[in-house]
Amino acid sequence: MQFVDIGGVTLHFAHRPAAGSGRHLVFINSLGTDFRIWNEVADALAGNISTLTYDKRGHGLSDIGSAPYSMEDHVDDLIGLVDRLGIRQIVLCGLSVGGLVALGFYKRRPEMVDGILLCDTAHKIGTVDGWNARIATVEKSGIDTIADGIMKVWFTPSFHTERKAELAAYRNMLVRQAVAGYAGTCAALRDADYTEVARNISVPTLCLAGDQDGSTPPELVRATADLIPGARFEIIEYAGHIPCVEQPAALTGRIRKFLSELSSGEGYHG
Ligand SMILES: O=C(O)CC1=CCC(=O)O1
Repeated sequence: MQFVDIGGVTLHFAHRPAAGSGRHLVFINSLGTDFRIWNEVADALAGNISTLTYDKRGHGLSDIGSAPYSMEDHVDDLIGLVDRLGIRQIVLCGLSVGGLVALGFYKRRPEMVDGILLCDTAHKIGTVDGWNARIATVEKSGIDTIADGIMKVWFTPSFHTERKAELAAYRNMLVRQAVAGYAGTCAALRDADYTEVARNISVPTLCLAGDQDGSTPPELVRATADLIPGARFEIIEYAGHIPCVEQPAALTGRIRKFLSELSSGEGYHG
């Protein structure tokens, strides 16, 4: 277990350096999850590619800090973490709210970013009213009251029928997040709009969407890709909002291809 204090907030992370790979693939979680969602993907890449996973503040074993948050609070944490670890060259892989953190990181430290994978995310997610309603519900009644609805957007109907034990475990992961951290991140989502950042990205970017994502559906992810100069958009089949859990092999394959195109200088940037 690895922990670090960044500006008074303890962050839980897993740094897996690979010999000869100075470039790091940095995974950034979605709302209501901890970094175990990346385990299968990071395990599959281990040995060849240096990876970093971490729990956003208010999630997993990381501190809650002072909630509610802005998206820049999450960006500050990630900047502090990579600086502390001495990581200089990065490919960002952000899932959902993690995609917004990736865009915020790129805005602040573009010289460190070689490429961006945006997974089931968008330049702007949801509406002010929607996030305020969710904050009010979880603060009044707890995360459990919305958990079954959230599971429907996280995972496909076949995951619900065929992988019941995993479904129960990921529901547990969601409901065991701290309400303050969860609601605090909903506030960050409510207030974040990275449209201009997306328009000004100048590194290869691949946007991926689960074909059955009920939260950031393929049309929204495609609209984000359309904003980013030269970005590519691809669908991951048989996946909801969290392809790293539901289709880890398919996602790993896309990541490997993206990284090898980056290394060979092909990239996607037009
Ligand atoms: O849990 C959800 O509602 C899906 C989601 C939206 C932003 C995020 O990170 O996850």
